[in-house]
Amino acid sequence: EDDNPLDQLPGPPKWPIIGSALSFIGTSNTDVLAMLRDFPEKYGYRYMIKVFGQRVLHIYNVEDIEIILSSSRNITKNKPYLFLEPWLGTGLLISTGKKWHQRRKILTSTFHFNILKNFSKVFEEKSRDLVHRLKQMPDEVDVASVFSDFTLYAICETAMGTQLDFEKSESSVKYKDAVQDIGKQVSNRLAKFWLHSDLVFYQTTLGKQFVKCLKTVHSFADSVIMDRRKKKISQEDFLMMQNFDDNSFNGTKKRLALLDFLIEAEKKGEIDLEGIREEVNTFMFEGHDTTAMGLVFGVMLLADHEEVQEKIYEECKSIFGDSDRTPSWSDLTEMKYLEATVKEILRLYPSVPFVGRQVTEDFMLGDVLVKKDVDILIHIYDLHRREDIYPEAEAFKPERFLDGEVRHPYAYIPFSAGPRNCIGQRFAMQEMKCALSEICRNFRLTRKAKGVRPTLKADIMLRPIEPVYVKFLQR
Ligand code: HEM
Repeated sequence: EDDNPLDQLPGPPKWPIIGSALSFIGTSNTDVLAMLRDFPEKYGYRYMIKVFGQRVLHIYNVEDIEIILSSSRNITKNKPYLFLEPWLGTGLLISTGKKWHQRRKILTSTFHFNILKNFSKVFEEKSRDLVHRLKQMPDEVDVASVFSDFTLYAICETAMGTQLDFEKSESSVKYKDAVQDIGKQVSNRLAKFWLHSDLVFYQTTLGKQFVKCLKTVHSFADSVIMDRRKKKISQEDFLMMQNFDDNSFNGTKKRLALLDFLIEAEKKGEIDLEGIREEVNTFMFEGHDTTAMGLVFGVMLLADHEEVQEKIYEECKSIFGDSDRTPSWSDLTEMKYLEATVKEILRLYPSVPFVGRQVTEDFMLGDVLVKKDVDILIHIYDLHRREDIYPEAEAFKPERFLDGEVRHPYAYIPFSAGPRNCIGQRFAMQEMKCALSEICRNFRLTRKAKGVRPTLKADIMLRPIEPVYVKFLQR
């Protein structure tokens, strides 16, 4: 076996060839999460696990995380992301090297401030509909499905310019179901290592369902893209809409979607049709489940903490007075307490609990040489619960983010950090703030299982094992 300085690091017992595989045999996804949680106590905040020759370096230290995430070199994702490739292609999330750099440049300019303001109109409308829907649900609600719909409608309208909630054609209903199913299928596959091989996976019922959903999702996205390309927005209209502000466009439904910017980029030869497909699918994936899970854990924590709800309610009252208008972009920017609350929700429940990298060139991690081909796993979830960084780490205290308690930029990384951070970070914050402010203005939240924190599982996303139920009582 090759010599590797990482083998000197602590970690679970290793045997020849199989490495530490025995430590994991027969453990479910939830147990693995629990086991990994115990490891730092035994092995410290930097340890190595080797399974069948693959070394995985596990990282929980702020300094180490900074070295890894701030690097512009080691930006290649590790293997689990590949299970998304049949759906997303090598879109922004999965691509690397030159392709990633080019795409990141195009998409960053698309996500600039003015455009986000444009998108925030969509959040307003969808939040109003969400409140309306919740008013018709007097009993405890399984919040996952409500928020999955909400975030899917919002991302579909901003990314593709398509209103899934009003468009009740058979193809759009099938699309919505398929997007939600694919997420579950990938997560299921990840949890069962025998399904990791393509040869096995595509023979199983799960694999066959996956292929069917992929077909639905791709053909829907393709037809939206084709329609939109045919429409041909004139250069003038495009520029005008790009500089959209609340007043000049009042009342019109004409808005630009992410897709329109990609079509513009296509005209300039910066991206091709296949590229547009990849990015539309990538944004549909990254932009919906993540925010939905944030909202699920968010309303659960709010239901447990009436005092936090009251503070949000008071903050809204100071902004809106007696008016029942929905929040504009600048209203949302003013909501400092709510902002701290959303940050605290994502500290305790970061929708993406780990990020992974595959090392493509040797580098020094402090005093240790990390060689090419090692996998790195950064434990966002556990970092966010370190007692030494967050006193009373398990407690839900939005005030942490008002008092400046959190100082180191790499100690709080729900959106990752560095060049490969989340491009939708501001989009997600505004969307969550919009939904939660509307909810707190209209309802008092409570739940039967008050104070009970759910058991979690983690794949690409952090999820509760049992459904979370919350009751929305009208104010
Ligand atoms: C609470 C909500 C969200 C959380 C916690 C979150 C978290 C993250 C994290 C941790 C990454 C880095 C992943 C990695 O290193 O492998 C990431 C990347 C990304 N996110 Fe988000 N995200 C959220 C919402 C969104 C939204 C709403 C969008 C789109 C509108 C989005 C689009 C993306 C994209 C495209 C990437 C890949 C960026 C790149 O590699 O250049 N995310 N996100």
